[in-house]
Parts: sequence; C-alpha cells; structure tokens
Amino acid sequence: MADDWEIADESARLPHRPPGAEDTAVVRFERVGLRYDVGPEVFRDMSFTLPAGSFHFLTGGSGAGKSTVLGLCYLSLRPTRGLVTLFGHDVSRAPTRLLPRLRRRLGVVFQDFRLIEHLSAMDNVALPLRVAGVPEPDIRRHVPELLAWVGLADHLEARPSTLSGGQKQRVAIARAVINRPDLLLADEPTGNVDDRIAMRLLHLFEELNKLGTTVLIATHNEQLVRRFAHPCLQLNHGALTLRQPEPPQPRPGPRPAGGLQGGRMDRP
Ligand SMILES: Nc1ncnc2c1ncn2[C@@H]1O[C@H](COP(=O)(O)OP(=O)(O)OP(=O)(O)O)[C@@H](O)[C@H]1O
Repeated sequence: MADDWEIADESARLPHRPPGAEDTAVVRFERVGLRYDVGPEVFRDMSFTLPAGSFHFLTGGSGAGKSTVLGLCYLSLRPTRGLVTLFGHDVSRAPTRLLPRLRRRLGVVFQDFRLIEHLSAMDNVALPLRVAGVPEPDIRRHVPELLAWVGLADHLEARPSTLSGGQKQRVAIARAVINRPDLLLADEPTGNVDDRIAMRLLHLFEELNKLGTTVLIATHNEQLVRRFAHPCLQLNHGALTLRQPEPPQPRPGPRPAGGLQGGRMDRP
C-alpha cells in the first residue's frame, strides 16, 4: 500500500496523483459504484468531471443519491469501486490521515447544517478563519458583514438552538463560503428558506464562483435550477446525465455590490 502514495515529505503528503489526472478537474468520478453496508447499490459506473471554476447543479428525486455523490466528493464516503479524484489526487483508497489537507480546501453545506451548538452564529462562521490563522480583527470585520448579507445581522450572538431552520441554514452557508474554498459542495442549501432568500443565496454562490470556486449544489428545486444558466447533473435510477442550461429567466433579487473579497461578502 505504501508505494501507492507520494511520501516525499511527511508534512506535504497527499494521496497519489494518478497518471493522466487532469489538473483542471477539481472532481473526477470514473466508473464509480457505491453500496452502503446495507441495501442495494445506489449507483454503478458513474462518471463525470467538474472542471476547475465550473458551476453545476445536482438534481434527482428523494433517495436518488445526491447526498451520496456529495459524500464521495467531501471524502466521508469511499467508492465501492471505480476512481474518485479530488484536485487531481486519487482519494478512492487514500488512507484517512491523508485527507484533512484536501478537506481544508472544501466548503461544505450539510443538509443537517452540523453547526456547533455551544458556539454563537458568529463563532460558527469564524471557525474556518480561526483554523486558518486569520487575524482576529479581520474576523471581527468580515464575519458580521457576511452574516448581515445573508440576513442575520441581528443574530450574531445567537446559539444555533435559538435559530429557525432557515436561519441555521444561512449560518451553515456563511461558514462554508467565508474562507473562499476551492470547491463548494452544498446539499439542499435553499431547502429551508423562502424564494427571495434562495435567490440571494444563489447570487452569493455565483459571486464565489466568479472568484474561482468550483461549485456543486444538490437541490430538488427545479425552478431555481431553471433560473440560473448552469449545467445540471441529473440522477435518475442510478444513472447520471448532464443537462445543459436553458437560456436563463429574469432573476429577481439583489446582487451583492462588493462581492466576496478576501474571504468575505460585502454588504450591498
Ligand atoms: N447510511 C446509509 N446506509 C444505507 N443506505 C443509505 C445510507 N444513506 C443513504 N442510503 C440510501 O442510499 C440511497 C441514496 O440516498 P441519498 O441520501 O444519497 O439520496 P438523496 O438524493 O440525497 O435523497 P434526499 O433528496 O431525500 O436527501 C437511498 O436509497 C438511501 O436509502
């Protein structure tokens, strides 16, 4: 197993980069199959690529496998067979200890939010910046700006247990984007908010994408998908098809004026 991995320098070890791995592919699935411990195979022979800087939706009915695809991308699941690469590195069989470095390049919005209950909204969102060693004055400036942008200016000190589902979801989104990740993976990020806020959040993801983040958003919301001109990976009975966007419909709602800068979203 040891010779499967680059071990040039202990601190810089990363999973093996397979021959021919495209540098421009942020995520690559090659004939991937996944079966949980119980139940049938969720999918087999799934292949797709997310090029660097791309923006894709991932759709499919309940139980189609959207969260499973995202779990494979954020390295909480391993494929039963096939190859998964992340930033060009084979993560299909990489030892767990080699994955944190890759995970630090991800922003993930989980369907169940996964906020830290004993921390305020402000401190939940600040967490990735603190882990990255961002100076505290910068954190104190950027985090409230972003929380204000997602409509939570009055809830900076609120604990997650005192927030509604939609408010928690917005804290989770702010935490996922605050660090301008290389890859944003979001599982139903607009599932708990009204249409106006959903549009605002999609604009936030688009701004992040313009700054270079590759974006994959799993959603049931076909209406939202149709409003934004991005390709869509459609899951249906274990098969994946790529649908190119239709001409976009008019988009109501504000666009961020300043955009994400240095890891923050300026208020409009
Ligand atoms: N931990 C697990 N163990 C066994 N089967 C699982 C597990 N998690 C998911 N599944 C099964 O895998 C399939 C895909 O589930 P998944 O959660 O990926 O679908 P989804 O498209 O995200 O659904 P939803 O839109 O309802 O969230 C389903 O049949 C589900 O029952």
